[in-house]
Amino acid sequence: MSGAAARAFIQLALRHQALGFGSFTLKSGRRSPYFFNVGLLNAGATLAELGRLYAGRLAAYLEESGQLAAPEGFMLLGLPYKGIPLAALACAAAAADERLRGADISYAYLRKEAKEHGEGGLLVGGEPGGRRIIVIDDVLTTGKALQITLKHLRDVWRIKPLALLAAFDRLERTAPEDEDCASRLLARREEMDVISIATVRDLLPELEERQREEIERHLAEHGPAAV
Ligand SMILES: O=P(O)(O)OC[C@H]1O[C@H](OP(=O)(O)OP(=O)(O)O)[C@H](O)[C@@H]1O
Ligand SMILES: O=C(O)c1cc(=O)[nH]c(=O)[nH]1
Repeated sequence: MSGAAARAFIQLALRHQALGFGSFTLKSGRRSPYFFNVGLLNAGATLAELGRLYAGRLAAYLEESGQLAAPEGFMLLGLPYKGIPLAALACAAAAADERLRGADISYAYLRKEAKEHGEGGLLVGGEPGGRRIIVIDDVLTTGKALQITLKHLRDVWRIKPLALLAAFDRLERTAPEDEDCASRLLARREEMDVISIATVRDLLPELEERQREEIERHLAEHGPAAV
């Protein structure tokens, strides 16, 4: 991603205290001296900026990988829960992005439990129908949520997504014995692209010394060998 977009995302998150510092327990049970809370990016103009950042990252990725004109189109699949509004936001912003003008992009999500009335079933939004699937989420830590989604997609649709696009990659390992962070390891193991708007590497230069040192200590324990 361009350094400018990563910086814009970090500035947006810092401005709205969506990057908080203290002591937090993560989904994995891991303790962390910082936390990205995308729910604090909730005002209309802030969401519009976040949507543009997702769409810009998507456009850069599709351009670099030569897929902008893929005739089968794309589906942005929101990962429950926070990924769901983000996928809709990114999809709407993609419609206004110059580079994505010719691309056919829809959004969807899968319910955690099948609905028994009305339209019924698990899917809300467009049918995958051969589209290239890009999973959308807010943050990647150990990659467990992504792994569960990959299994679910194999079971429900017998498909593998093209990519995961998260706003923020914390560059942490899934397990202590892993040789690399979850995003790079999963990309290799699952043969998919795992990309983000920004990583913890983009955050570090923006911090005061004490916060930076605490995160560096956290990364020395949970991150890859070199950040
Ligand atoms: O890479 P991981 O270690 O799996 O952690 C990252 C996941 O954790 C959070 O989900 P969570 O289920 O906590 O929240 P949500 O249901 O509010 O999205 C976050 O939204 C990611 O999906
Ligand atoms: O790993 C997590 O659970 C996690 C980390 C983070 O920074 N933000 C979040 O919402 N979840």
